Amino acid sequence: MAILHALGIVSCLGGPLHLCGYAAEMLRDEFSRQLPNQKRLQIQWQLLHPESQGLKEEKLTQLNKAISQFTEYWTKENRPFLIVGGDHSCAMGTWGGVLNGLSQPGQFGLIWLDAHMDANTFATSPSGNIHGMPVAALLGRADEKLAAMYPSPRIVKPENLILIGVRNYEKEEYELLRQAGVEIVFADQIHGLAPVLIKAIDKLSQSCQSIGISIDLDVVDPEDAPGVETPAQDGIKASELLAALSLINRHPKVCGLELSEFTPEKDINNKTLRLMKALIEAFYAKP
Ligand SMILES: NC(=[NH2+])NCCC[C@H](N)C(=O)O
Repeated sequence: MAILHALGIVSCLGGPLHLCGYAAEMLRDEFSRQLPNQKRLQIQWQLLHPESQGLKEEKLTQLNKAISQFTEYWTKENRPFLIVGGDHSCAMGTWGGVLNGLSQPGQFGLIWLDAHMDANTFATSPSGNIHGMPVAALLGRADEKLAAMYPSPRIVKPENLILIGVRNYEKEEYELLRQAGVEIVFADQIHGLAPVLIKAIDKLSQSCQSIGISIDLDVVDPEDAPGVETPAQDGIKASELLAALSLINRHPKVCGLELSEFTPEKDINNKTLRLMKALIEAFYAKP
């Protein structure tokens, strides 16, 4: 079994709640409870903690930089990776680092599965929560305060970004994405996630060397994934997301998978925790 490199981000600095930082540790324990004959993946875990001192913005700046150093290294070494947030602001570090590590950063594609657009800036955000902003930073459309938290001079080209599953957003962030020309597949346009995901991969594969997948667990309906910070009704069924990820199992162009926003205090009977584990296996374990 090949080793999967995983990085857990022990932080909820970008979101409104306080426990989403425990996701990676809980997931690691969940995997370690498996009997040897049930093991389908060998995962090497590393955990990143934010600094204990300083302002939230400073801590997030340093944290994103540290995350980016891991993903830059894995990208250069061509090693598939798994990032487990924390809140979704970690995406600035994850994909900023991948861009830093690529010889052709213009040929990087990103698939963003999320109920939200996460394309606010400090100027437009209704909440001020930084987990609602990483897409703006990744597109190079951040304001000064947000840009300072983004660890790369490189950006994702708008034509190489696809948002899937969106159903809750502010008009300002929609305007930002519309002006940039980013493709958005809204939740109510999805009749079967697998074909949508495969179409996205096929489209990006034409112009991209490498593709990342970032999953905010709130893309899934709260019925199946209640343990998230900002749930949104009418989401995708967990079974559909699992089936779609199994279909693109270890796709050669996919460099890494990111899962974010797991919030144990809201989980019900470990539903969301188990779903996270199953999603990782669906994509990374041998079928
Ligand atoms: N990663 C997330 N859960 N983002 C939710 C963002 C919600 C809202 N649009 C905001 O900016 O505050």
